[in-house]
Amino acid sequence: MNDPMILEFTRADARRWVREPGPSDDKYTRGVLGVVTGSHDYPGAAVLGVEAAIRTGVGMLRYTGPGRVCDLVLHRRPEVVTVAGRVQAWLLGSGMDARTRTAQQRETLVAAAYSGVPCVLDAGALDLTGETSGPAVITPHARELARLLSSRGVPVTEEEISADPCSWAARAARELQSTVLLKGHQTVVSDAEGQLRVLPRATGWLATAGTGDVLAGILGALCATNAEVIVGDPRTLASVAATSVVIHSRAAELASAGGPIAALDIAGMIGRAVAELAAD
Ligand SMILES: NC(=O)C1=CN([C@@H]2O[C@H](COP(=O)(O)OP(=O)(O)OC[C@H]3O[C@@H](n4cnc5c(N)ncnc54)[C@H](OP(=O)(O)O)[C@@H]3O)[C@@H](O)[C@H]2O)[C@@H](O)CC1
Ligand SMILES: Nc1ncnc2c1ncn2[C@@H]1O[C@H](COP(=O)(O)OP(=O)(O)O)[C@@H](O)[C@H]1O
Repeated sequence: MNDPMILEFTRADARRWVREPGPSDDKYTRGVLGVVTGSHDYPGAAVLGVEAAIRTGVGMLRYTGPGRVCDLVLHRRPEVVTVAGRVQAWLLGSGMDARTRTAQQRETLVAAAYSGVPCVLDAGALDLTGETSGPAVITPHARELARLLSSRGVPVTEEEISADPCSWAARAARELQSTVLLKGHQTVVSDAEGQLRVLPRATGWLATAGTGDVLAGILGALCATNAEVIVGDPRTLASVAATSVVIHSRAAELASAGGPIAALDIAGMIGRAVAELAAD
């Protein structure tokens, strides 16, 4: 495979995507994130993503999901709104399974994906890659990307992707015409033209269940608060995605302090990680 072009991505680049509210802002001008995540099998993923998005900073969050999951989300975060309405970005698919999704769940996901606003496609919504009308970023790990590419006529294994994440992220982005955030011990982001941002390695303690759901929540929030710029220039989505990785890594470092972490603890440190970036 050809060597992909690697662009530098600094903290100063990440700082650009942290939007601090000003005197003329209200909850709607800041950006509303719509979230369709979680299932009876994986309710926790919805709680983690919602918590992370709120900690990253949004004007409001609208959540749609099964009744029990909705109850758990509201129990943790009563500020969440569960009535349908306008949103500036969507976070779709964490804690869902494309193979066991109901037809109605698919319809809800497809309607969101075709709404024209920026979309984050995670886990059980990755099969909608290419079925979006606005800018989209996909957030697979190596196994999910292998599955997705193989289903689109590019046979590849998880092991091959893990051995060369840069080349595969760039190739996937070009083939799928989407921004790709490929998660792993070395996370990389590619824009649809195959230009890469390689992020500094994060703590290995991140290798624990639910940390990807937290990352998706951070990215969803950044998409909602930067929606206008992203829609105006979809290429900026790669920088927004790289920023979510910077915030996620720093929050994990703060939560870990050199020891084990639980995913929800990372979400608890996001506010501090964002404040540090804003102070730069
Ligand atoms: N709290 C929540 O709600 C959480 C919810 N989550 C949600 O879960 C969903 C699925 O995400 P995922 O990444 O697990 O999916 P996927 O790529 O299909 O991997 C399955 C592969 O793993 C393997 N495998 C299983 N056990 C193994 C073992 N002991 N040792 C070794 N291998 C083992 C298994 O292999 P097998 O057992 O079949 O041989 C199969 O190949 C997704 O919606 C996500 O958001 C998660 O974020 C976690 C927290
Ligand atoms: N060995 C590792 N070192 C550093 N970060 C890791 C490592 N393994 C996984 N991660 C990070 O942890 C997160 C795991 O996400 P994911 O695979 O989606 O898990 P889950 O589905 O359980 O949330 C990603 O952000 C990934 O980059």
